[in-house]
Amino acid sequence: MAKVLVSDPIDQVGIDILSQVAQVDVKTGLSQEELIKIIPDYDALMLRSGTRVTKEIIEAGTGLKIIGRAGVGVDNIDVPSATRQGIVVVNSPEGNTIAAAEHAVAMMLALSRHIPDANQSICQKQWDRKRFVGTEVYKKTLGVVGLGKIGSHVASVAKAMGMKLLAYDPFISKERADQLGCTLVDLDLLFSESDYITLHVPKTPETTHLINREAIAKMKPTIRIVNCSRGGIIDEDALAEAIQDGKIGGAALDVFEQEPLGESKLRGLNNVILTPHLGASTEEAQINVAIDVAEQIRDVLLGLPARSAVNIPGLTPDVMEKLRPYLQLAETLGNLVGQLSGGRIDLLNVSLQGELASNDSQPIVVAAIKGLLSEALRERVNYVNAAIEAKERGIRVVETRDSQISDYSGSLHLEARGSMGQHSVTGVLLTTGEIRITDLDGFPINVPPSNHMLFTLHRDMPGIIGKIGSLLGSFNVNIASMQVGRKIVRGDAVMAVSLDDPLPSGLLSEITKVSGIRDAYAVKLLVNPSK
Ligand SMILES: NC(=O)C1=CN([C@@H]2O[C@H](COP(=O)(O)OP(=O)(O)OC[C@H]3O[C@@H](n4cnc5c(N)ncnc54)[C@H](O)[C@@H]3O)[C@@H](O)[C@H]2O)C=CC1
Ligand SMILES: O=C(O)CCC(=O)C(=O)O
Repeated sequence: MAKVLVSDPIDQVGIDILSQVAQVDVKTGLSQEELIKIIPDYDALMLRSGTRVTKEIIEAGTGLKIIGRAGVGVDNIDVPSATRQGIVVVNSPEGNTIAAAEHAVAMMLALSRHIPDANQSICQKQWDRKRFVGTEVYKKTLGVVGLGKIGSHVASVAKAMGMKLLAYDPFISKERADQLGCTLVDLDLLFSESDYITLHVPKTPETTHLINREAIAKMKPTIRIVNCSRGGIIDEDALAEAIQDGKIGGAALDVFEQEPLGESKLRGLNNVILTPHLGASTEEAQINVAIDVAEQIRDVLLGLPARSAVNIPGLTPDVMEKLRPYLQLAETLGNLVGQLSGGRIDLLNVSLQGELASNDSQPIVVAAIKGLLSEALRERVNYVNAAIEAKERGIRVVETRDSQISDYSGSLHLEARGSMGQHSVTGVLLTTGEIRITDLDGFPINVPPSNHMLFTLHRDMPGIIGKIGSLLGSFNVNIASMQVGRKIVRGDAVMAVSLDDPLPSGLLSEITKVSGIRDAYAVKLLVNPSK
């Protein structure tokens, strides 16, 4: 039975889903060393923001197939290392959107009305109404940085409260901003015009310290800044300094450069509200993300695709479902051309022809690479790491599309160059979904792939087929089907033989000794490759 490690507290509903297919161990608060020690036993790891999944942990996790982040941000996971190791990383892109957006709005209102300080004062038996005169958000300008899922919801709520909305997001269209009632502006204008700024961006090199001394210098002295996105987007030293010097009105932070927050100048400052990364901490969000991620882990452990994999670009379940037969075609042909061309392949041409050319080519190319490398890497290559593995092995992948070519409605043509020379194969899908190999090195054939195959390049002359048949028979190898393809009579030809049994060692060299045989290749194909 598969084993799943849950290293942060997640809702029981997630554990119940995982338990349908795996032994689930919940071990929270583990140190890096402890995790490294136990991770080799597990097939899957599920976490929230409390676990940092480093390169060392990933490298120790030799059995890991999937890492599930019960939340949005995957910045606590070394995704490139996971990708290199072929581990799918999934998240829950929408499960906590509302929770995080509502927390940001709550922070903005709490800042405006001094709610935490007023609460503290009354708990200390004071009744101070003058000290806590607030400001209304109505008709004030809110600058939303990052108009994605959370930023959009904050914008909608703020709109309903009568706020004017500015937004900065270089990847959002004007139409989308218009729909939300936001005016798209550049950052400088957003900084100088806003009464409130709320941050909803991922942490990237561009967003790190987006709010720094220079940015603060452009803002109104009454500005209130809310950060419920990621620590490090605000330069905390610059912020603390600005608050102390009265250069800004206040700040509310849910996320920090270091978590848990250690020594910090921000603690205890007036007009500063700090919460311990609570954005996603609602009952509803925790149920949503636990279900979302546990279902994906369950599916991947069952060999099904994940719906929100962050490191399989382009392979959403919809695409996967639509392209599945073509992915199998690409994988089979990749596997075949890889074996014909030998090791040390340095070039793979992938050509999508006819109707196939109108499809998204990326998943098909990835499937072809996976097939090509599976001879060398076996189960270590998958849709996650195939492209990286090819790059690291110096395989140049060239992709072309031509909707004009193809005798069939759509065909896939692969050509590879390796230590055994350059070879090409073409294949099609029949309306029944079956695969046919329709061309080998330019010779027309029409054979279904099978687990054990023999291909020869030979002179088209009488008796040669009989000799190959006898040789196979003398080694007790049964022929399932045989096809010959040639361009001209008595010129060169290819033979494709499907065998019921693997070719015994030594037989291939006997075949190459037959007069008229130029080359012979024994090929093993996974007829129904998956994953
Ligand atoms: N405090 C908490 O507990 C939670 C925090 N988060 C964090 O909130 C942030 C936003 O999450 P979502 O809205 O779900 O993500 P999203 O991906 O839907 O939106 C992010 C937006 O930021 C924009 N963006 C990217 N780079 C930018 C840049 N340089 N300048 C301006 N905009 C840029 C993108 O175009 C996108 O529209 C993430 O960092 C996420 O990790 C999410 C959930 C809970
Ligand atoms: O797991 C959590 O509570 C943190 C949520 C979060 O930051 C995210 O989803 O990006």
